[in-house]
Amino acid sequence: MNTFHQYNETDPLKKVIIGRYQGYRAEEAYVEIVNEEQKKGLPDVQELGPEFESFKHHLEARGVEVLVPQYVGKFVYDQLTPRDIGITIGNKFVMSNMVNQSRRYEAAGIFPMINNMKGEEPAILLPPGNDILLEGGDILVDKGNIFVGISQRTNEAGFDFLEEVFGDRFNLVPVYCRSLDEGKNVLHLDCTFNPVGRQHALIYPDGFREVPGIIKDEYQWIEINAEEQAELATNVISINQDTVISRDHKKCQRVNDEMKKVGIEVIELPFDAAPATGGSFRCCTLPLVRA
Ligand SMILES: NC(=O)NCCC[C@H](N)C(=O)O
Repeated sequence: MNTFHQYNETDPLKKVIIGRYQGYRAEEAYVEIVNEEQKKGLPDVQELGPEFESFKHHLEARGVEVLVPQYVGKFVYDQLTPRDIGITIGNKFVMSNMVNQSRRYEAAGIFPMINNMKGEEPAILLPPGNDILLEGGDILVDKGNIFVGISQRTNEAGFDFLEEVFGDRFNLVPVYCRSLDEGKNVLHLDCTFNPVGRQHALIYPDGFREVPGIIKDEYQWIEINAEEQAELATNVISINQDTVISRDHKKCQRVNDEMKKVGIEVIELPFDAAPATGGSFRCCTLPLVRA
């Protein structure tokens, strides 16, 4: 399990980095408010610990190898959402070029783990130039496609870079997310779209400027409403095609029930603190191996 491997969002999760809560907001002087959710207030470390420990326990109980980033230092106040630091695509790993200054050194916390992995050389790719912006929460690899959210955090240059590197092996699909100016708070693509099960996808169609044809054709939709989207109901993590971990939260209940109706086992865990910073289970994980 030492080779980067990810071809589908719902393939069995074998090795994953999850968020680090220890050291969160250790020094207030370095806190940067980076999204709309955080303007409403930030959670306590006391709330984070039990939720992340329980999450880790449930992943390990299902046979997933779980890694936690090293502590970078007090100037990186938030290491809760490793998803955005990079993305495993096929047998390669793409480092992100992140928008927010306070997130840019998060890579240091996962680098020893990434560097320890094998892959198709060059296995670790760095986007060239500062104009290319991309974050892992905007990128979904599934069924031969790479869906790339053009969002608050990823731009068209980020899409072009991925197309150049992977266009010979994958079908690259740009997905234009509605912006704050258009009245929608879609931080990343995974806040509005996420494949689950064999052929289903959780989707908040109003989060898109236009839903790409392939998302209409290839997936059976479980639609999310605005209130559910605000609680990050799409942002579940698949352990495999039959199992997801989702929030035990009243605004996620209907969506969890819909997934159960189509035969997906839903492990519902209390998880309120990380979502108050803008990220739920998908954001709090960075898969290295799904096989
Ligand atoms: N994929 C995601 O939507 N990640 C959530 C990121 C939350 C983090 N605090 C951020 O705003 O960058």
